[in-house]
Amino acid sequence: MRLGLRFDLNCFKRVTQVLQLQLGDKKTNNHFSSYHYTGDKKIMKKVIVIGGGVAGLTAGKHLVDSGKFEVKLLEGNSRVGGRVHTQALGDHFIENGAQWVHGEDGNEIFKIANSLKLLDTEKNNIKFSSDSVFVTESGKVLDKPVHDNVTIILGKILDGPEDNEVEGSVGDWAIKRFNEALDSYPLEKSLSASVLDWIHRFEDNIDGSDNWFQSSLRGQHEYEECEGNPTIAWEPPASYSSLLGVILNGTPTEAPNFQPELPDWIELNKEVQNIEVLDEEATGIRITCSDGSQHTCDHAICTFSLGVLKHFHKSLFSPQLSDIKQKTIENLGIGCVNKLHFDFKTKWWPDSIIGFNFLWNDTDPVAQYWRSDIDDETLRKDIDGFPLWCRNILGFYVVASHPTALNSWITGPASKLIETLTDEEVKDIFMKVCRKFLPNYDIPDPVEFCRTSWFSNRFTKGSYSFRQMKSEENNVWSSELASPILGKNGIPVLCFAGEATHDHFYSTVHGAYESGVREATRLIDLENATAN
Ligand SMILES: Cc1cc2nc3c(=O)[nH]c(=O)nc-3n(C[C@H](O)[C@H](O)[C@H](O)COP(=O)(O)OP(=O)(O)OC[C@H]3O[C@@H](n4cnc5c(N)ncnc54)[C@H](O)[C@@H]3O)c2cc1C
Repeated sequence: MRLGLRFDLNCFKRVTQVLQLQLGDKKTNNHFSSYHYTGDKKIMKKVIVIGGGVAGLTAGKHLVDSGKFEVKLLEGNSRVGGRVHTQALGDHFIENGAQWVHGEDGNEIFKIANSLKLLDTEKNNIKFSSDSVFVTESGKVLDKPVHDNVTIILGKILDGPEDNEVEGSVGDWAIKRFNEALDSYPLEKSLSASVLDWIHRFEDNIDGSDNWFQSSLRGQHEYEECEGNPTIAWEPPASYSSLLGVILNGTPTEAPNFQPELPDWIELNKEVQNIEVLDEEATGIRITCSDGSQHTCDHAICTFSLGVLKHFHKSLFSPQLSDIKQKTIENLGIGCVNKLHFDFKTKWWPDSIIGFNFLWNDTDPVAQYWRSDIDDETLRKDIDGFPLWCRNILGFYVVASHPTALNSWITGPASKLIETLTDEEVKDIFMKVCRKFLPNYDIPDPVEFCRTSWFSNRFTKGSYSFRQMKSEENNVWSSELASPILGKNGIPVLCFAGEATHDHFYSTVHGAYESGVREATRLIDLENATAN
């Protein structure tokens, strides 16, 4: 609540500043009347939104609905949705990207989806981590008292630090908290190393970091949880992609394409290569796409992922972004969380199981798979018949939307490495690991397999953003990424939205949504002010 208020006030403050600048300019410069005039005809200002993920679709739709702008959205891919990507698998579907609605109070996505009864709020109260069983390399399931101790310890880490503890990395703090918790909830020594290793992997999946020493505790503390169930699934046939249609035309998107009907202001396969902020002689923006087409506008809203910005910002923007913006892009973090889905002819796991968490033996000293500087050769090194990178596999989990599928998660350098392997290689090794941990089940080969490659995907170059220790050391945060580039006249010409620009809901769909609203509102308010 309190943070929500702060967000609104900041927005208001920014708009006021812009208005002051603009009114000052207005006395001397005629460029900034709210409309161009051709005789009696009022011509609306043009806004181009770049990227058709949740942030871009939301911004575009708000601008169109305001009736004040001529809007175009350029999406590089052949589909909209970005990191919201539902896909058919056999007779059902799976989510390649966003899966859950995280929380209820203050979550705009919950509000929208719940009002249309698209969510499974009744039965899916799964706690992804603690309701799954923990299994060791020898196939032993942890006994209930031990399991309970593990989940209590895990809960203490997931609760996060107190306000006065937020210094250093997530890893340093979590290890300290883990060791303190062991005093009251003891675990046998070798098991405790395996459990700590699993919690490390789990935390990296939540954060999207390579390892938890990379992740800033202060940055993580600034992330705000919405009260309520943190892992709400969509109720089939609704899926995360239903949201795309709801945003664009109020109607949930459906199978089999999971793509909404697109209005004519959205163009697909328009990969933006360069965004040029024109000088004062010709105020505005010129955008060049890879097909050679050029598009000019008065304002643009960029919704590139942080990964795309990291890889391409030098060639994307002319002139180059300011030093502070570049420093922010380079020092905020985005990792590589990949999901793999295995569809079996029939379900071979009991109804009571919602997932298997894999606990590797000898995690110390061999388990260095998470080191950011580890090379591929080391990651491929054989340890007891398995490449080292396997140790980064979190486990196998049931999929709410698919009765015969399991998914698996992997992050960090291992996750990037497997993107370079063939589907067959990856599937075989994951299945071999699964059979090793679950020797008591007769596990058939999957009939279908699919997996994500969020890092090699040139439209994402990563999964979701996090706050690195480097962000903290350089004191660069999302507010810097979110700040618009002003034209010579002080008007915002190039705006930035997307999950990574949100100061407390970063890495989420609701954060992306709010950032789209924020940037559309910035331009609408500006237009209203200049029109009056
Ligand atoms: C594996 C995974 C699991 C996740 N789980 C959850 C979850 O459970 N709950 C949750 O809330 N969030 C989750 N997220 C995060 C969530 O999906 C994102 O935060 C959100 O979808 C980001 O939306 P966005 O609009 O900011 O960015 P994007 O979705 O990345 O949109 C950017 C758009 O820009 C386009 N683009 C990129 N480059 C160009 C170019 N040069 N020219 C034109 N267009 C371009 C892209 O194709 C894309 O459509 C998950 C993400 C991943 C990857």
